[in-house]
Amino acid sequence: MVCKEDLLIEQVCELYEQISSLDTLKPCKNVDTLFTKLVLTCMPPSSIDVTKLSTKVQEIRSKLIRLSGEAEGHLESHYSTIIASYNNPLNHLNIFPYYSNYLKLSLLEFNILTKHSTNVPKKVAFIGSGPLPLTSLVLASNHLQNTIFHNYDIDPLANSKASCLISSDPELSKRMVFITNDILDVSNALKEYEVVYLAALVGMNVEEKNQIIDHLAKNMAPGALLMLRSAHGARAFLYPVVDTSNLPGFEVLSVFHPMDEVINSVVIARKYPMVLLPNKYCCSDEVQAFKPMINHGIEELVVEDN
Ligand SMILES: C[S@@+](CC[C@H](N)C(=O)[O-])C[C@H]1O[C@@H](n2cnc3c(N)ncnc32)[C@H](O)[C@@H]1O
Repeated sequence: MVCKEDLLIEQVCELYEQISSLDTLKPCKNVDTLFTKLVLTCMPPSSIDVTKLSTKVQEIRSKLIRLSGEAEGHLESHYSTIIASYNNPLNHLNIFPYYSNYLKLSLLEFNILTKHSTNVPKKVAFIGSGPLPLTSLVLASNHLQNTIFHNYDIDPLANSKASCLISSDPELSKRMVFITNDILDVSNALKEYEVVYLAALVGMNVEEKNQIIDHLAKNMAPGALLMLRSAHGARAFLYPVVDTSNLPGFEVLSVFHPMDEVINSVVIARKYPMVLLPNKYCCSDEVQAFKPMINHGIEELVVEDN
């Protein structure tokens, strides 16, 4: 008897065969139909553990994540152009088919954020904002109306499309900044942000994701919050998974797996603070006693004069 998980894997592999044979991943009836089927196949709660898949299915999964990410980029770019063609584009964001998902995801992330931080952040970084920066837009408009958002994207075209959308709103234009850079090339600036969001599609596999998270751990301000997007169960066929048991430099505060049409799981973590030591420890054995903490993320022992 074929178990539920085997049937799911069979369906995903079949959809992968069709998607990988497409001539283009740009929005059209065929592409939309196949990706809708893939999302509907992977959305229902599932006990599948993608780390236990066969090598062959693991390879299919990593290719499928890349294809889905590419298609998502085309979809966001396509709708960014359409929405920007209106006189007041920001009143037409709901033309984007997944706009309501972003409203829900942004509200979910905002509620998780406010649960772990009482103060309103002055400056937030969104890494991987794309041509349709809906998360920053929804946060800036609905939840954090005095916060400045620095939107980082490696793709200059994504940023020029995003800026074009925002330019119609003078107030938002002052608070939404678009910076073209690979986040791995941004270091000191990362210390400015009380909150850093990392898009699901920045870091498309475990190695890339860990490299970026390590980079953020080295450069974010002590005590700053990191909002990560991950995936759980069969949704891990669509997005990379963040390994919350291995986030050196961060304390994982909570992990939330939505069960509705919001696909991404949300992970919030805090950059370990510095440990301030009075200078009387500076040359004594006591500092050695603190050293093991460095291996657990307490990475800086700052010796301070009394
Ligand atoms: C298409 S958007 C999709 C955002 C989506 N809503 C999410 O949560 O992932 C992802 C963006 O990440 C950008 N990106 C990928 N790697 C990056 C990196 N290392 N630094 C900055 N931006 C990156 C891509 O250019 C792309 O525009």
